[in-house]
Amino acid sequence: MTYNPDVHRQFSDFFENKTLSPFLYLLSKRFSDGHICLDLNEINPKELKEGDFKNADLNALKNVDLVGTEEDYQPFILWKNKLYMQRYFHYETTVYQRILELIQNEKGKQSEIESKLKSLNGDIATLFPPDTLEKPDWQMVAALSAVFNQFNIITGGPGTGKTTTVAKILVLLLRLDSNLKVALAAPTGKAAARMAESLKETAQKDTMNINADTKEVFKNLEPSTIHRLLGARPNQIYFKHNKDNTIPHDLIIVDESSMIDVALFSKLMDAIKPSAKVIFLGDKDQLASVEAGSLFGDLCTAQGKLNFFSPERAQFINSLMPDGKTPLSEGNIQENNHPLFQHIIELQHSYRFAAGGNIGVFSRAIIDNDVSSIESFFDNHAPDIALDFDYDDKILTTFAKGYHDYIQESDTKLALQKLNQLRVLCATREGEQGVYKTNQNIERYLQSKNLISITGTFYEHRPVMVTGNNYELGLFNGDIGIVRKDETGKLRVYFEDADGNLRGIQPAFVTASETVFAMTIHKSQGSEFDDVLVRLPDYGENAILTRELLYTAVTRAKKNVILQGNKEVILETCQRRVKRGSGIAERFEA
Ligand SMILES: Nc1ncnc2c1ncn2[C@@H]1O[C@H](COP(=O)(O)OP(=O)(O)OP(=O)(O)O)[C@@H](O)[C@H]1O
Repeated sequence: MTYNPDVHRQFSDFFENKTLSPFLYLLSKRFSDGHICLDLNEINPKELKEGDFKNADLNALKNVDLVGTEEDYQPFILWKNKLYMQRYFHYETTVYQRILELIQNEKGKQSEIESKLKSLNGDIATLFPPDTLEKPDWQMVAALSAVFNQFNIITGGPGTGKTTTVAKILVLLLRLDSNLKVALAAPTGKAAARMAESLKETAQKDTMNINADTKEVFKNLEPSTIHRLLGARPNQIYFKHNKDNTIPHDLIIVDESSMIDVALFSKLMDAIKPSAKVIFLGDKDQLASVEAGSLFGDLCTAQGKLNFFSPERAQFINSLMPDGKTPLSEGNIQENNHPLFQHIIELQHSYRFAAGGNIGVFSRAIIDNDVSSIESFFDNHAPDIALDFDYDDKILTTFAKGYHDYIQESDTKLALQKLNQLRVLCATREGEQGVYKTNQNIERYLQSKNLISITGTFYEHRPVMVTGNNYELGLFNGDIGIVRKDETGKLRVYFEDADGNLRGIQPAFVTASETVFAMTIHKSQGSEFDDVLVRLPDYGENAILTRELLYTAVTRAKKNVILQGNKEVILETCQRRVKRGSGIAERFEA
């Protein structure tokens, strides 16, 4: 067989089956774009007319020995006109079945839960005081739903109060069971630590009005990555916790769920005990995981419009709604048999951006591809959103002045905090506006100011991002450190661990890492900065440029965004959507 440098061709050729080959080629391509399966209904015939692929025959596919149906254990599974690799079909099946099992376990407990919630009337009134919102307080609705449901999704844009809602859910659940065993997890250690920190801060607020015992529970909450919660072990591919040895916690709260790929989603769902409650938090509009799958987003859209309730549930929620809040109305009522009905709540009001903030308005315009709203930012200079269509070098150097602060900060812990207040986010790695070039330009600028001296790969003050997991060193993909001298003058890369302690590691051990004045938008998922400079390439027609990508970049900023990109590229980016093949929504339709 002749060697073909195209990995997708290598994969398809490996099975030496002429009927299967064209479809495996496409499956491999889709998979590397994050799809779980190849949707045979969505094949563009042009895709198949390459080289030897002229004779692809869709009808013959089901007769190939290597292709089985959902009952079989063949390398490939054909299900509802979707072609899967066996393992990925199994992951998707597990996610579906475990969600369904949790939802089925809820049956028959409604009136018992209603009585419990009625007994918490006073707490509910304190936690959800009257407001001036014109819509129902979806935070309150999400909290009550989480008392009813074992499976929950709470989705919302930045600052819509996902963490605040979870804090209030915890208060209610702890009132009902003070021994509740709670786990906090996220795909990255940073995101998990941020959620725990934010929950602890929320618990301190007087408006929460919680007693000393509950405060103590909040204080002792320990964040962990999903991998650690599952019991990842060095050099082993299987987790300690699985269907036969479930995670012991009664309540599992998972943040940044849009970043969870299908394999991890399935392993997590498999390891949740049948009596436990799980709450997935995230933003359905954000970029999906780097690996295959966009399950969180797919689940959020599986039943159509969100925030609808049965007449009985709506009436019950309204009965607990304190005066001065907008009740659920006719417009929120529906009869629906979809298994996910009433299990997914979308928080719609951004508290962070409400007060005249443009980041919220701009990011909404991007995700809705609202061209006139996007264009209104082209003409008006909003204080917190600046657009540069000409890729002015001065904008990059002015932004890079923000990096002076961390370099001049002698306290390494404070320096790390200052470094993480700003970031350049690039859509691509390569090219004039890509990560590599941007990092080089910033280094050149800082060197010209004598703030850094590039003496080698690990020069003093170099900001470093880890790009792979190293369990022995306790370093994980996405961890950020700074190169500094230790007391003996030797260079070390300093990281802050989960307990806030600094650790200096010899540069030679931090092999999988890169400079991080600029990072890709993909890598920035789960992080937030005060100020962000977003750089789109100056040419369009790039499949990576999607509205989800730009939305994710813009919503990383808490205070200010500068966007560099020409008008055509910005508009074209907002037109393109991320589309990932998966069958999860169809499974729930059965
Ligand atoms: N009901 C509310 N009333 C007043 N302020 C609120 C309310 N809910 C949230 N906030 C405030 O809005 C801000 C964002 O809330 P929170 O951190 O809970 O949102 P989030 O959705 O978790 O944000 P992130 O985008 O960081 O995930 C916080 O300052 C919080 O105190």
